[in-house]
Amino acid sequence: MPVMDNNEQNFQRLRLQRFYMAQINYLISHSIVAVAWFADQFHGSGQMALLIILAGSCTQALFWWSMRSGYNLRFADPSMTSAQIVVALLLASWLLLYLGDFRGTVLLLYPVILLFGVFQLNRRQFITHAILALLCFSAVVLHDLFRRPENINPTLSILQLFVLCCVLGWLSIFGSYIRELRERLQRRHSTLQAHQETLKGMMSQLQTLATSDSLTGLSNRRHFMDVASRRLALLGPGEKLGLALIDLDHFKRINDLYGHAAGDTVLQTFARIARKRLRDEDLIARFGGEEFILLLGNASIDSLTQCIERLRQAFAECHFDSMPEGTRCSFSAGLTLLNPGDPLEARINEADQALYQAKDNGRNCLQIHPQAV
Ligand SMILES: Nc1nc2c(ncn2[C@@H]2O[C@H](COP(=O)(O)OP(=O)(O)OP(=O)(O)O)[C@@H](O)[C@H]2O)c(=O)[nH]1
Repeated sequence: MPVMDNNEQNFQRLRLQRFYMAQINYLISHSIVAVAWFADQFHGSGQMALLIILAGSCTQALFWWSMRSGYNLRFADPSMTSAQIVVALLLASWLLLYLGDFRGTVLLLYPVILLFGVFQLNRRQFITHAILALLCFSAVVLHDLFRRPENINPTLSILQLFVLCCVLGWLSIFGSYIRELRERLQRRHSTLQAHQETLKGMMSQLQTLATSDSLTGLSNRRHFMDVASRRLALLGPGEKLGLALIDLDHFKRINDLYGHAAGDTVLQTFARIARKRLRDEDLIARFGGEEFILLLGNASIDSLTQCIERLRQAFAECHFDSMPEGTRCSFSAGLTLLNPGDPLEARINEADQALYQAKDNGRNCLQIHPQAV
């Protein structure tokens, strides 16, 4: 069985469904053989009746195997619509050969068989199959005319041929109209899907723009406040979140001495380091200017201190190409903890107070707010 992607598997399922639907046609044909036989309307031998049923069953078994094994995927049209219609037309004509007066009613089989091509065959193919049906029936009539002239009413046969010609002609027009309609719907569906994809892309771009900081790629202040409020509301009894406000030291001086672009690189470098050192459940955001805010999941004051200390050391070791060799950057941080039910804004203010204290203490250090100790 060839490897099929999801799409191909869905198509294969559809093809099989359509094939099973077509089997109803064969059930009808075989019932007709049986009814004609018992009603003494079948002009062949019993073996011939069985042979027709057997031929129908064998060809269908072959189509079924081909679809189940995936062999049909080797063909230009894996639904094998054309082949299935041709086989059905030949079998139906073979059956008609042995039906006398009963034949006119059973002619209905031709349009029913052709109906299966409505979704697959284009106008030219549809007309070709309709012509084949007419030729098959003409062959049946001619066969009777030469072999069993006593059995045939030529006027009736010509009338039957005429009616069949009209019905199949109309079916060809109707069938190709349905196919066109289907193609138009498919095109509209594809366009809609493309629009949907574009919209999805734009939505995700908008989402990124609304929640992140364009310079550093970190979350922005609004997104931080949303997430922190939600995480605080979900905090279970005894659980704590760590909160740290981080401010780069003498950042104005970096801008003034080495330019705004150098300052931007320092901000981006800090963001990269922070992202690398933090766990997925932690959240770091740019709070504004050269200020960052960190939310540490499931934290104690010890784990929060260790985390910020590791970050401080990593940042202190960074080199910047845009600044003279040996120039080092640092930050100061104010730390506190969030307990269930705490007001977020008030705790951020506390972290801010601790940050001021750290700046007062000479910068490049961290300060824990007394409330968290
Ligand atoms: N390059 C760059 N600079 C920024 C950005 N946002 C804010 N700044 C600058 O950051 C500087 C912040 O300076 P201050 O608030 O005086 O703080 P500081 O110089 O870091 O001093 P301390 O915080 O006391 O150590 C200002 O000069 C701002 O213009 C930015 O996106 N890029």
